[in-house]
Amino acid sequence: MKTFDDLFAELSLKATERPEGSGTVRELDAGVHAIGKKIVEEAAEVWMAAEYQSDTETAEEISQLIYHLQVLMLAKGLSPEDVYRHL
Ligand SMILES: N=c1c2ncn([C@@H]3O[C@H](COP(=O)(O)OP(=O)(O)OP(=O)(O)O)[C@@H](O)[C@H]3O)c2ncn1[C@@H]1O[C@H](COP(=O)(O)O)[C@@H](O)[C@H]1O
Repeated sequence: MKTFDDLFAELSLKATERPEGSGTVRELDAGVHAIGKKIVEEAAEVWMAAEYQSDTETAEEISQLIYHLQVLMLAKGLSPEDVYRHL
């Protein structure tokens, strides 16, 4: 099972190696404004799933929100440690 840190390591590699067909590379190229909009969209989907859908669907939406937050972290040059120090 993939953890937050596993995913961040994978996405960091994608950002460096820029493999063909990577959605992460596409999203990074779209920039912070586009990534931010995606985060807002995913956050709303988490909210709606929590109110009206199953726990499994809610967990899936949360995973997508985490993914987009990580893409934003990469776009801004932030590491997990930069975030963890505020937890
Ligand atoms: N965990 C994720 C992940 N979660 C969400 N997403 C993206 O976020 C979108 C969210 O899904 P929605 O159903 O809200 O999407 P949608 O609005 O229909 O999609 P779009 O039209 O916006 O693409 C998905 O289509 C994916 O593009 C993810 N994309 C990639 N990953 C993981 O990131 C890693 C690298 O992926 P690539 O860079 O694509 O190789 C792999 O391990 C992937 O599993």
